[in-house]
Amino acid sequence: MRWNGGDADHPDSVDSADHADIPGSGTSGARLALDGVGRRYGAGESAVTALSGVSLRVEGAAFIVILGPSGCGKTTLLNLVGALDTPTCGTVTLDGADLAGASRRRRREVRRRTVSFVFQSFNLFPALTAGENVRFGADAAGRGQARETTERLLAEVGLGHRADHFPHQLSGGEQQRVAIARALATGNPILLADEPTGELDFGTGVQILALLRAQADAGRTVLVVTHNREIARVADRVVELSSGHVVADGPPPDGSIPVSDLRW
Ligand SMILES: Nc1ncnc2c1ncn2[C@@H]1O[C@H](COP(=O)(O)OP(=O)(O)OP(=O)(O)O)[C@@H](O)[C@H]1O
Repeated sequence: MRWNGGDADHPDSVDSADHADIPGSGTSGARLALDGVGRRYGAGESAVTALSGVSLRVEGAAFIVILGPSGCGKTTLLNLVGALDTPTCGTVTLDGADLAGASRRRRREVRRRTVSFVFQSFNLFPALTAGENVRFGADAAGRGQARETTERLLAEVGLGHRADHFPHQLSGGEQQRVAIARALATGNPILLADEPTGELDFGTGVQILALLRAQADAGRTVLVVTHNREIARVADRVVELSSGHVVADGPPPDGSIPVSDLRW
């Protein structure tokens, strides 16, 4: 699902023809493939193997939870999918584009057109208002129609009336809703969220999950990292990691429930 089209008047406006080979241009959801992926940090005796032999496929829109205990490699996996990092071995492809062997410039372009990020600690720009934070997402991706997109998305996350407020004037849950709106403003088909409810109380966390779930239902590929097994129950698919290996991949092992039935 595309959130906005081109805008010839926008200075960063991108002609889609220039980006025909960039993943995410004109797709609904994403086609992602990891084959035999490993990631080691450091060398010699102090080397750490964060991921080993990870293979998985994602086709189109879905709400996918990457589940596992602290240190099992969840963030490392998200960084590889998000073209922030490259594997030590194996291949990562996004809509057919090889990320493992890509130059930094190529990965930057893939990030710009394909993925957006939501973090545990919100990571809003403190000196920018909620509206400016959201607009930053639209501008960074060069999607055009930034003002309209910002207004629409802030309203969609229930914060249309707080556009001029700074992050320190918002609650944690409100800040995370702004962060999600900023991610959506990119118009990119993949949304990557690293422990997005980690700093929120239960009720607020449920609101955020409902918002993320709705993005998958609207056609995005949403990957949420968590150590919380209950959260995994609202996913379409759960990829469980243990010590850098995929140990399960399928429907929620403890059974599926709607977001409204969550308890943790
Ligand atoms: N830059 C790095 N240098 C060395 N080791 C690293 C680096 N980044 C991560 N690691 C190690 O790789 C392993 C996996 O880390 P990762 O952050 O991916 O796990 P995680 O499952 O996301 O953990 P958490 O839930 O605590 O955030 C851990 O043992 C970690 O210490």
